[in-house]
Amino acid sequence: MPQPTTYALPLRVRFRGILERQGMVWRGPAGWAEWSPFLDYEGAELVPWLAAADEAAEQGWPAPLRDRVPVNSTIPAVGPESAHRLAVEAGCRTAKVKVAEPGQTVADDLDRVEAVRDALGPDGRVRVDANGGWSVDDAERNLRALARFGLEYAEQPCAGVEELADLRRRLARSGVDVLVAADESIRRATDPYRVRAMEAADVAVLKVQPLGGVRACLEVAERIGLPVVVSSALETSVGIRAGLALAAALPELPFACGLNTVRLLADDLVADPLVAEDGMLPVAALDLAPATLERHRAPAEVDAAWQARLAQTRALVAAGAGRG
Ligand SMILES: O=C(O)CCC(=O)c1ccccc1C(=O)O
Ligand SMILES: [Mg+2]
Repeated sequence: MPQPTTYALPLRVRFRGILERQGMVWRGPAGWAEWSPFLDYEGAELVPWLAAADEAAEQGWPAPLRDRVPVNSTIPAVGPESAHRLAVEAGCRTAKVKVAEPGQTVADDLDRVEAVRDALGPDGRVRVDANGGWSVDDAERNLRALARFGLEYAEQPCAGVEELADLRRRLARSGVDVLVAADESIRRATDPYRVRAMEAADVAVLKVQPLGGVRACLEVAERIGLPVVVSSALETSVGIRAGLALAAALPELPFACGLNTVRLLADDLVADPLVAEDGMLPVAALDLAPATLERHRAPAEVDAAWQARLAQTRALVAAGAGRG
């Protein structure tokens, strides 16, 4: 296998509590692969992320059914003026707005969502993502208030599957018309199908790296019995390309995909970054220039940590961890 290169790229604004994205990329017979588990993932949790990278490098992906994919803008937990500007600049008809940021209040969320609704106009679609930050009581109250801006769905409003199920029953009972999407309850769960069995969500968010690759996601999509939306794990264009392969291979694609996140990075590894124009990303070959990769090569001590992390994860795979 060619030697993986570690990259380090600053973010434009804090996202998911981080200001710099790190990961590894390498080229295999089938193409470029990205392996970029967040630093709070560890042990056997890293195995599916590696399976996704090996699929990209060694195998490639199933044939695409479409040559472009509709995407949403992703609006971090910034103030309303910045949120408005980011939503306009992205040029997408769908926006996903981060809410429930630690240290902020529901008033911040209302201001941000209102600004994004204002930016998109009444025909735009606005979804929110709380990353599990609300209790069931908070979620019921906050979604009732946010619903007046018209929400496409609320992603992971509460942390647990039971909580999501409870929230869905309460929203239905009190006539709050907001769909619930599950993200962490699928990508960090031992059993992604519990969401369906518990009737905990209306929509399933699928991410290629944490779910173990494009084929693994296609299987989840087929078996989960819910409409799916493809989303990124904040990768460079190398990882985003795998998300596009999934979105392009899905028989049904009812929602814009959360794959326009290269915008959140200050730079990228490819000559022609996968940033949407008119709300669409093309499903096309990547052009990764060695010079651009060189420019974002991580410092030696960061690289050493990632090489060790990769070796540990390969050892886990060899020992049979993370199966099934
Ligand atoms: O779905 C999107 O719009 C973009 C992807 C995104 O929000 C995300 C990116 C990295 C880590 C977590 C998340 C998340 O959906 O919670
Ligand atoms: Mg999410």
